[in-house]
Amino acid sequence: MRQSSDNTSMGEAPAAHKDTLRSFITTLASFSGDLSALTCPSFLLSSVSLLEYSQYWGDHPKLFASISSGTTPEDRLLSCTRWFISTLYSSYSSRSTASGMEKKPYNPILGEQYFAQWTGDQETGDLFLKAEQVSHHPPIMAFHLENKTAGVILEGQCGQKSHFAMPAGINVSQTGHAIVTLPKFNETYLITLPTLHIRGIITGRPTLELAGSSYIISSVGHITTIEYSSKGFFSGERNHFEAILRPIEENEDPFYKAQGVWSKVSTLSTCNRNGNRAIGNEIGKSIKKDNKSNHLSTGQPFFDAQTDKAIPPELKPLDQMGPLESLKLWAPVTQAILNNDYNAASKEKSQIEEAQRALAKARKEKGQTQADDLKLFKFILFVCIEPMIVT
Ligand SMILES: CC(C)CCC[C@@H](C)[C@H]1CC[C@H]2[C@@H]3CC=C4C[C@@H](O)CC[C@]4(C)[C@H]3CC[C@]12C
Repeated sequence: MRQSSDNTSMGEAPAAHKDTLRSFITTLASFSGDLSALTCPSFLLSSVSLLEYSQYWGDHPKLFASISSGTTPEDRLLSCTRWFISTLYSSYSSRSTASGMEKKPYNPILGEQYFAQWTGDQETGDLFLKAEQVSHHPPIMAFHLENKTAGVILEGQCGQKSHFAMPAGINVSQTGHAIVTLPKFNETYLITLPTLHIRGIITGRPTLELAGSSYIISSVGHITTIEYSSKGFFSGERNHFEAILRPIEENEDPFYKAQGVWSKVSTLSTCNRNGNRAIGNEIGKSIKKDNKSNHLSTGQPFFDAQTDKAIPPELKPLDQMGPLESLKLWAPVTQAILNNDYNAASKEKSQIEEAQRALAKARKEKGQTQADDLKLFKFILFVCIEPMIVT
């Protein structure tokens, strides 16, 4: 299914798209690395702002709130890992599941904002999201999610660096990271972001694959190592991951291991921290035989993206939004795209972009940079936190 949809779809790109697609692929080959600067054929244009993608961090509000309900640091890392895995489906699979392909979102303007909220019950509490485009060159967005009742805060920033991959793909590495803070326990969890491969451009149906690894590092000294694979490294299944939760020190045994398909079902095994040496009986030996990782219990459900569906956030009505809020700001462009009037869309878009260039020019003349404050933020992240990441 995975392979055949890739192979057969050459014929699926509508005839009218083929010429634009061909010239798009030519531009891709000389592409600079800044995705926001990429000019796409109109059928690859999406009608949402990239800043709106920050809502995916909050779309499993119960799992987000549950991070602070674990009684031990190990269990809190487990809840944090489960919640993180739950965000992957919407972030990287939902759009192509819904419309068959990935499209290019609007490139947010500096200072663009996005606010959203998930109203919970008394027990879960409400979750609030604030996101802002804090840099335009390079594009960086910052986000803040908070559930006061549960005592869980997520803060972070992210950007993308990309390069052309033969024969006609794009590899996107994500810069930045996210940090979960649990004030009650005085703990933080630093999260790094996976690398993406954009495939299927030749066929006119770009889709995403996750690659490489990402980490969740707790201030207590534990780490989750998540490895992503597609096309059969672990199992032959698309969107596969393997997450190992263990103390950061080398040679320490893991306490949990989760694996499966992040866009579908995954399972959890609890490991015997002292290894099977502690069991020393027939059961221990037989477990050891089929499984190198000293599992005691295997196959408990971990996360199921098909049944545990993403919850869309609540947004203010358009007429109550400020002029810099994504939906309001881009409304004329969105309207034109929805009307299939791509001329009007690009006219509206250039108006917004012209205004941005004028502002940038004015800033330059006054000797201001686009975000002086961002320097401090970056200093904290890259100088103080980045070195803590062990790979
Ligand atoms: C039509 C195609 C070739 C154009 C390129 C589209 C690019 C700009 C799109 C496709 C998929 C997108 C990514 C999908 C998901 C996320 C996770 C989110 O938390 C941050 C943004 C990020 C990382 C997006 C960045 C922009 C992205 C890479």
